[in-house]
Amino acid sequence: MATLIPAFSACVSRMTSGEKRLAERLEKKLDDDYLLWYDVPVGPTNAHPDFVVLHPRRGLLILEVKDWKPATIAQADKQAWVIAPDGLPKTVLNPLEQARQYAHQVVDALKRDPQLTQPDGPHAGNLAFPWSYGVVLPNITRQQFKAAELQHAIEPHRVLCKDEMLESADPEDIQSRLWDMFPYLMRGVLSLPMIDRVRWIMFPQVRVPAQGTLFDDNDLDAELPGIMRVMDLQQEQLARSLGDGHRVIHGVAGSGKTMILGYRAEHLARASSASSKPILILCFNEPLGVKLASVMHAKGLSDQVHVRHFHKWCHEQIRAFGQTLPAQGAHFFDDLVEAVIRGVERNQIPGGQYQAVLIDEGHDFAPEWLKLVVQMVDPASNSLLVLFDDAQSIYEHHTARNGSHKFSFKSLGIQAQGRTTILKINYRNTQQILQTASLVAADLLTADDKDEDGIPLVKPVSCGREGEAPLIIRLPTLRDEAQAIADHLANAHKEGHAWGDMAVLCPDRKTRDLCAHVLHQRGLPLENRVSTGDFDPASNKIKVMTMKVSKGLEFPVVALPGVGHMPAPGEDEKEAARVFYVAATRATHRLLIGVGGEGGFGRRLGA
Ligand SMILES: Nc1ncnc2c1ncn2[C@@H]1O[C@H](COP(=O)(O)OP(=O)(O)OP(=O)(O)O)[C@@H](O)[C@H]1O
Repeated sequence: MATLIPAFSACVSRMTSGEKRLAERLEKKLDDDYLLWYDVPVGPTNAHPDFVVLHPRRGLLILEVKDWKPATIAQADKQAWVIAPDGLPKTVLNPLEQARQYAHQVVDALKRDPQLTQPDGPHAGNLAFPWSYGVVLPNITRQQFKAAELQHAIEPHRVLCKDEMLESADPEDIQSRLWDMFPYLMRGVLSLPMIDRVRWIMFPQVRVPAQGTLFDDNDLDAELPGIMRVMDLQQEQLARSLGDGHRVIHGVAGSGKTMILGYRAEHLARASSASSKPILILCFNEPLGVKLASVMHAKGLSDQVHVRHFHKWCHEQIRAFGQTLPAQGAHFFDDLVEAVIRGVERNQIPGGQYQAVLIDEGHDFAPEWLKLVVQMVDPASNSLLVLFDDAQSIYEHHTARNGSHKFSFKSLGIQAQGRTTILKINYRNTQQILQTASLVAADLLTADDKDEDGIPLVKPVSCGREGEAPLIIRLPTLRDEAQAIADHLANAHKEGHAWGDMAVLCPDRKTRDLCAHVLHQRGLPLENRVSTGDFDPASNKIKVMTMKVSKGLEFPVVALPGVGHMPAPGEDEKEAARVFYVAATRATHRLLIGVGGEGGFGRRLGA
């Protein structure tokens, strides 16, 4: 069975009946190593061929599908066809010519990559693998094709006819029909890295952005990068299949959840009209909210996409709809949320305010928050996306305490059943960093209990990227640790890391302030994130913050002081392990861990 992108269920509603039949046949009758894309924008000009078929040994094929019946075609030559689908004749481009033009656009773009072309010989500069194009006529049999003398307009071997794509067709016959569309002499095999490069060039939307942005700019003249990072096929299929309705994505740390959320928000925003309701991205953590907002701003989408951390959003709702703000005090935030919930119940705050709501870090949302937010989705689109990773749930209000969240999505109005996808591959961390993070968090990650919605706790699978082993330091005092971290970061800067690429993530405020103080004394540029508004993702300064608020962020160089004091006396060990896991998995390249002290985590880390 081939992989169809988007998933059949996500695109069937916009297919013609002929396209639908072809998609079903190709998906079923082609082998597992075939990739099929239906109607996705392709190449530098965003062309929209009906189908793209890719196979490692067979190559690349672009197909145009025309649902015309024999009687629809009034006249046909190599360039133009006169068709009368509803009685009124009109002239259109020969569908084979249309497919040929799409194919040439794609091939011209692919040929710019020396890793995809023949290096020498008589075909130097040509693509190093076969490519072709063809036409599918799901309502015209081969006999009708001949009777209408269409072979004068389209070479017969470039067409798949109605009677050649029946449900009863032999898979080999369909496959050989497709490969007959290729010129005889084309050879060459696509390796997996080459397939990634083909996808990077053909589908700009699936490029994995450089750090700090959600997506690369589409600069057509820019040099092609040596390494082309693209979404994996599961991520791409998921991203492209998100449609109306509720979706839950359950993914391990660093599995691309936020990236997919960015894709979705951008896709929705670009498809919006001036009169559309806005799109809301919610997260719990304030610095992540700031970062996501800056990304949407950089894309020019701030007007359509509102990014808020949950309590800020609540605050705005209270103000916007003339509700009374609760009194400041220890329960302010709980009271604030309560006030919004009551406002909605009394219809003083309207539901359905957004065409879509996308929730990052859903695991940090209390059940009643989720219930509230679900009501903010416009019923007309019913578009809700919730991203979830239970291993990272670290905030008090969450009901999860023993490895799984205890509420069911259903009870909150979230239709997750059959609409949940699990992402297991961690792309953010090197194998060494992930392994170290797991040394402490292993217990909570191996829990395999499923909850009511059938979602298991998932153990991350490393993407296999190698790096330095984390550096574990044991020094007598926290101040010594902070000094050593300052040395290490100063060295990392000398080696070329920008200050803004570094973070010091601390178990508590005291350690945070101590580290900020020591870095300051050493004259290193830093930003101590004490409270809301202090985090500026764009500033070129070392980010000093607590481990908890680092959730969702990532940095090439991360130092974790005070791990030797974790868990703190009286602190729940599992809870602390989750916090450590979140912090350690923020590092993309280098991790430094201070384990001086008597806490249990130092021992687990082998110090
Ligand atoms: N297919 C991929 N290939 C290469 N890098 C990837 C891929 N998918 C994601 N990444 C990178 O992995 C990192 C983590 O992605 P992202 O922040 O979206 O993960 P997440 O699931 O939201 O993580 P967390 O829950 O830990 O915050 C990012 O730097 C992203 O660019």
